[in-house]
Amino acid sequence: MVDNISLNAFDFQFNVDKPKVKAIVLRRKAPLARAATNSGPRNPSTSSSNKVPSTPPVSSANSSLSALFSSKKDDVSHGDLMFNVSSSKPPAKSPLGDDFMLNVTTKPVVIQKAKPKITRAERLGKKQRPGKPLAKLSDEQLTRALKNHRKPQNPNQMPRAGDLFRAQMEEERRKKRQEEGGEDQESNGDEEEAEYGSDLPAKTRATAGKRPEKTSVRQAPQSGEESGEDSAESDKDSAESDEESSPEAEEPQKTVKKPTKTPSKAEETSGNRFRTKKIGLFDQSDVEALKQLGQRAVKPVKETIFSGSKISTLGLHPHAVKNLEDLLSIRELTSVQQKTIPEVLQGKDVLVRSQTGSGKTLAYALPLVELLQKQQPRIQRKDGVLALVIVPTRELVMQTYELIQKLVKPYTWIVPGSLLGGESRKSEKARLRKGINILIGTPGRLVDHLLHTASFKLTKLQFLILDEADRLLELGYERDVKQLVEAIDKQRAESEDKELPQLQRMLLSATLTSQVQQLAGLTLKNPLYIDNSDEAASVALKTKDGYQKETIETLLEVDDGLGEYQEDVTGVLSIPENLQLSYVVVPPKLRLVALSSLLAKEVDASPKQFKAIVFMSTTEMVNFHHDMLNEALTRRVLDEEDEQEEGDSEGDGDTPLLQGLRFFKLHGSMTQTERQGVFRGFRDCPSCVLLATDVVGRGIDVPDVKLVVQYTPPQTTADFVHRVGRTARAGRKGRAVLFLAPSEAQFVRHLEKKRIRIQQGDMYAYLQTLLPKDDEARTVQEAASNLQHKFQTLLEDDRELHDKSCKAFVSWMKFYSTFPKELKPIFNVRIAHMGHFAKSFALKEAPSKFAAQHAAPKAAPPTNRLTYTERDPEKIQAQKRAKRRFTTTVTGEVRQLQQRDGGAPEGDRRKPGPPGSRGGFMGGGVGRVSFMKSLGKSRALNMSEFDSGLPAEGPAKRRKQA
Ligand SMILES: Nc1ncnc2c1ncn2[C@@H]1O[C@H](COP(=O)(O)OP(=O)(O)OP(=O)(O)O)[C@@H](O)[C@H]1O
Repeated sequence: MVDNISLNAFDFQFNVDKPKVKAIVLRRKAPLARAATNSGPRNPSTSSSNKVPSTPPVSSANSSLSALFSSKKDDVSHGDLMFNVSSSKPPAKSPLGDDFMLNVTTKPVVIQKAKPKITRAERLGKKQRPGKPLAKLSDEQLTRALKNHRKPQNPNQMPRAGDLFRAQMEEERRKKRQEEGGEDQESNGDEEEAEYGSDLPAKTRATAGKRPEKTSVRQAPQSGEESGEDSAESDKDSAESDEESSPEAEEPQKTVKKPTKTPSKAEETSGNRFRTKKIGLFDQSDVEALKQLGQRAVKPVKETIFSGSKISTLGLHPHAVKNLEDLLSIRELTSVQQKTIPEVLQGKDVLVRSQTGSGKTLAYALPLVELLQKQQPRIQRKDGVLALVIVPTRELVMQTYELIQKLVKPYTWIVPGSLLGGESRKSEKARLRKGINILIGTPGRLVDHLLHTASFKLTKLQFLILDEADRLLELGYERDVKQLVEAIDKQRAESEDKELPQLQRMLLSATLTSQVQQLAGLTLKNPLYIDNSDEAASVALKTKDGYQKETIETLLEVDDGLGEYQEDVTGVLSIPENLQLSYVVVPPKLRLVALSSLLAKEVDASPKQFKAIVFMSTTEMVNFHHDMLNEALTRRVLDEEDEQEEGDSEGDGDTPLLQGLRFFKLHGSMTQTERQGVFRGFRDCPSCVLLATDVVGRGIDVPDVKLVVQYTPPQTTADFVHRVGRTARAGRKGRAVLFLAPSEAQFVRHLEKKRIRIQQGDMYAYLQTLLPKDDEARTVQEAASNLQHKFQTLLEDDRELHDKSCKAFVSWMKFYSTFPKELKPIFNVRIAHMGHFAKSFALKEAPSKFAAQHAAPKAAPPTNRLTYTERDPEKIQAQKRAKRRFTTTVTGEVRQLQQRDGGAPEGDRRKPGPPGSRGGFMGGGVGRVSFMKSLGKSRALNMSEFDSGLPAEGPAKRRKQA
């Protein structure tokens, strides 16, 4: 505002701290003649021409002021003018009416602020949580890190005898060439390439890095030396430096403008093709890592799938045979069915091992239904549970229930039922009360009803089936299974009915572990072991009645020469013949890009029908990758200009790499309704990818799955076999790819020792898919970098996604530190370059920057039941005393898990370090070991898998008599 106006002197003082004068307009409404005599204050533009413009001019504040000072003082009496200095008010009228009217327009002083950066999330109208800006390393820190960092030596990468021999041969050949007088450089190069190329996959050798026809090129960034960098450093030199231009960075552009020299073969293969390591994702050590590991002679265990016998040969009821034909289109028996069904029909306990997808479910379900439908008098609903099928996951409950529903279709008096969640305990109780004859459930839920539902009686049980038996004996399930078995035995022993039918038990799995002995001892009486492999050795051990219990023990104790791996005795492992197994060695930094390009390659090959499962180790990983891949690969990215013209700019933005592909996610922390929806959605969609934990690792049967990707390695060989077995089922074809970091490549040898034959795949073959889809890249490496850059930018812009990524990374680190002893030398957290792995989560910061913040141990899963023995009045007293020592009502097992999880009971959890606390191996300070310790330990699988899924029903609550 005008601060001080002295009208006598016509002095104006504008306080420049407050408003700024935007314009001073002097209007004169008096006739021309008068204006001329008065020669009143004039705008400079008017004074120069001596004319009053018809439209009052607007001049700049400064020039108007000077005009005003000079003119007003001389000519105008102080009563003549009235000033309007408001920026908003309309011009005031002079009391003289026709004389002068001075209108000073002002505008408020705006402190010039930098335009706030609009994040992508904001642009897209998403909510974004406020958060701390990402910390960046100072130059000094970077230099120090670079200087101090020593890459730990990986014992797995120590040169092997073969490598040394090859190197020696090369050296000798080179000397010989020199002695012979030297050939020209070109031929030398070619020869070297042949040598070197023999170590690389064929497709890798064929990779031509350049795309000469391109003229518009993204500048390749300058990276500096990569080896020994830490993650922050590696980030600096990678994608984000695309945007910074430096003299060096311009160099690649120059080379493009020139007619591009076609690289010689030698250049392509002998390391020069990796010159683009400047991009930041590729370095020389990768070349070494990607060398062919070679394949050892492995004779896989063979297994015949189909027997060639008709279903009708089994002597089943004709309705059953017709029903199978009509509903399942099944006419021929698989070998395992042919071997198992007659034995079960004779009432024997069986223990069945047969490869994945070989039809084990029908092998027990068909005779079970047959025996039940035959019973006279007919069984009734009120007879209660006559057959109990225990499976490890809720998806498997759903699947098995659907199959059994089909099988009992001709026999309307047999009632199947499942306990799988998604409904209240009350309605489940009501269904149990009404009567279920064949009941399918997970151990947790069944035990819950055993303890809380009086009408759930197992006295009349005739069949007990444990599908995925080895899994059911693992930590988390074993205790519940034992409780169920205990309860069955107890109820039967206490029953007044002394003519109870014998209880027949069946255990099935594609993998048998040494633990199965205990399980067999626990639940089976003189079991018949049916092994479906064609192994001569196994055949020799079989009697005409199959294997007996002693034989099983002998089989399991067979020394297969695994030496140090003896602990992981998995017995016979067989992989379906039509399943093509491969592994691909991917440097940690490239994992996410490699996964994306693999999926892109597969979708390109069959865009309409592509179904895949990608296994990851933790729920957090699944959550993060689901969001990231969806966002980055399936949605069109709009930049600001696109958005402005969004309405009519169809197709202007980047075309997503996997446009139209649907990603599903499935893990144990989702609600039952979500899980059911996803499982059905995945089964029904023609083209989609399921990102999942091991919750779908076993038993799940989705026949048209073409590809299984193990993005994180399995922790046991059995898990490997089950995961890959989600494809190539019942004689169909399928493929499975295992991702391994260079330091993990020895896992292949471990698999070979288990007689699993696996071929090496070529990462470059995947990455090549990116090039034609990236208009800005000239080389595969640039295309890969651009994609990585896209991931990182998305993460930078979206705080929520960034948090998810940090959590996912931390959960992965925990998972990585919990490999069993025999695999620890291969999956060694001390060797793994955490900074590089962080990059595969699109993170640019060093792990020490964020890990502690996200490392708080998870709360223990809610427990909602007492143990079966806790119902015993004598034990209740003892338990009560024991419970006083604990704040929660957790059972011993869960307590134990808790301690594994967080190292201390609930109230005494180790606090996470301060947000900015520095981990040692990346950021100085504490060492890698203590950093890892600070993360605590956790199981890779989510504990909710073992939970019944029901809300807690307090131990004090007495069950009602139903
Ligand atoms: N006799 C048969 N002829 C043709 N297909 C069959 C036959 N028996 C079962 N199948 C089909 O084979 C597929 C796999 O069956 P199932 O799920 O029982 O295998 P599994 O051995 O239990 O596998 P996993 O070990 O993975 O649980 C199913 O789609 C099933 O319908």
